Amino acid sequence: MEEKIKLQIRNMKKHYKNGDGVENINMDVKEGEFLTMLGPSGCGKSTILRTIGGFLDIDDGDILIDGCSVKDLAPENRPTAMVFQSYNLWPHMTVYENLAFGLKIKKYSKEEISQSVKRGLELVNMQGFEKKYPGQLSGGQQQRVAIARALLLKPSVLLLDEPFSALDAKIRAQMREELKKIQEELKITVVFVTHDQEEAMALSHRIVVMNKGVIEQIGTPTEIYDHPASRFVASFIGEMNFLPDGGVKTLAVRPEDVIVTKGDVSGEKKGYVRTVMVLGHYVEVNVESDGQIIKTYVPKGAEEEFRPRDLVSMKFIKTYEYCA
Ligand SMILES: Nc1ncnc2c1ncn2[C@@H]1O[C@H](COP(=O)(O)OP(=O)(O)OP(=O)(O)O)[C@@H](O)[C@H]1O
Repeated sequence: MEEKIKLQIRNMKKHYKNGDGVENINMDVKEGEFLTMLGPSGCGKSTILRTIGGFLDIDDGDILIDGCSVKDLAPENRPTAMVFQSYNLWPHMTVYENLAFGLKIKKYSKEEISQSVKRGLELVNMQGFEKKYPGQLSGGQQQRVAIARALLLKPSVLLLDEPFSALDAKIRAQMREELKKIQEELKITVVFVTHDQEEAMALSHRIVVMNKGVIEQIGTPTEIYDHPASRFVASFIGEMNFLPDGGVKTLAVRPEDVIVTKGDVSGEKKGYVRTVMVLGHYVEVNVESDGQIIKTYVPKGAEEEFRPRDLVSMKFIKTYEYCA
């Protein structure tokens, strides 16, 4: 299948007056792709999203949608719609009015507006809430309406800035699933921002990992997990043990890539069991070796086999190397 590029960011730079910001930003987002920008607080994710939406001017480079530069267009003239972290519904308008507002501006007929609002509310499972005011809705419901409102504008690219971060864990997981379903159904291009790696892994076709204003790696969740391109990505995504060798290199190994055997197996790294914790379907065994704790995961049942202070041997089945 021919893959069309929907959004391109080329050598983009945006610095605030204090010198903070992002630079060397290059990325392509394919049509129908769910792309997530992931990174710790302050790494520049929201800055990039705002430059795409037109809420921030860029210092250098270009932003193209469907091959056309949008960098000089005002937000309302860009084919994008943005949903923010905090619910940005108009409090004095009902749900219906909130959804209808943008369509009225676009000069839709009354009948078209009514049909669109109905469809929008169906998409986010909020039928029957037309007459409510935002203040009468829960956080999750308000965010559903905000997503519906953005979708009704039929944006070429939907921009979502940590839309679920104010919600509790259970609602958050539910909203994630709903968003994924909507994205697949509408095949809409989405750029999503989060600092939550689990959320990024669950939702995305590809993830852009950011650190301190630059992109560290772009790849599918599997690529990023299996082949972290830098020490930062290796430490930020999943669990990783770093074992400095005293030189310029650091060896790294994921807990699930360590095979732990009781006793002294020749040629393997030795250590002593410090703690054994049953974590549902697997067991975390922390082993002290050369003054360092190595976290390992072993299958359930192993808690019977390993006791604190036991001598064990460790075989690393997959390792990574980074600069120290
Ligand atoms: N209006 C501003 N003026 C000056 N500096 C800013 C401004 N907005 C953001 N910054 C700084 O730019 C950097 C990137 O901020 P940005 O909000 O893009 O990060 P983020 O990754 O989205 O973080 P968070 O997850 O906390 O929102 C940070 O160091 C931040 O302090």
